[in-house]
Amino acid sequence: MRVKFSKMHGLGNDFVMLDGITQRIKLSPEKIRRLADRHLGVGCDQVLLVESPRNPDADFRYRIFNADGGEVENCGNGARCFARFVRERRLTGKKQLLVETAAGMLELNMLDNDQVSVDMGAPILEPEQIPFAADRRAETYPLDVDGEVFTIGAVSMGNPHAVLLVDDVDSAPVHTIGPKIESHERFPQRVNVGFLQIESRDRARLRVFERGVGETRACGTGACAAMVSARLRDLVDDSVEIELPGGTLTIHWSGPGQPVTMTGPATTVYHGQIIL
Ligand SMILES: N[C@H](CCC[C@H](N)C(=O)O)C(=O)O
Repeated sequence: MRVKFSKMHGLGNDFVMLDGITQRIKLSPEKIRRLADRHLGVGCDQVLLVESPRNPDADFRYRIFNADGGEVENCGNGARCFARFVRERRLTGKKQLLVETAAGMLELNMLDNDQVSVDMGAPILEPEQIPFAADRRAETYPLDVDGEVFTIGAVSMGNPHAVLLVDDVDSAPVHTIGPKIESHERFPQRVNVGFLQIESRDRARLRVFERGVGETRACGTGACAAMVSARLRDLVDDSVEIELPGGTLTIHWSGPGQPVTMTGPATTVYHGQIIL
């Protein structure tokens, strides 16, 4: 089956975007893995499939698949790319979109400066909803990783995140500790692992070892989760510039029960066709 796609990225976190509205697309984990393969397919961190909404109040629905073929609940950089994608494919002329995802409804705003602002919903902090095995909710938790105990924050943005504070992201153990925490038994759905260096009350640096992918150049939900965890520990204020390897996101959160807003760019690289 020949399928049109757009290759896009949000600060280097890259996507294959599929229009499942004007095309009949049937995906499988194996097809996702091949699409995401940087030698056998197009190559990307995630695949996003745009569909007609089920909820009559929504403009669209989209589904997110990690490079390992697994479907996930939310993708912040993908949300911004989605907003650009549906306008470029003339599926809508609207600048404000309500989109249905597995994590719930997201509100997206195309800004005049070409950036996209996304209401990512309120963070989920109850351990059993993250899901994370803990006997009570706390700002931080001890986590034993092969005998070494780390202090983590645990936050869901619809998808699960563990957040570790480090003195220097450049020397953080992203590729050694990241995979061990990603598949840690206390995270039954696995977890995205953020390594956060606080620079001031409104600036921080972050690297993320993503569930189902590995380290990415940026992670939108990871930036939201890291800011929330730092705010809960009173290390930052309500608005923070999060600098990731691929660039900077602006995250705003005014406290528990309130939505997290993420603002940043979305870039189209090329359009193509692939035999699926
Ligand atoms: N790897 C994530 C999904 C993609 C999130 C990330 N690319 C973002 O921008 O939020 C997960 O398994 O939950």
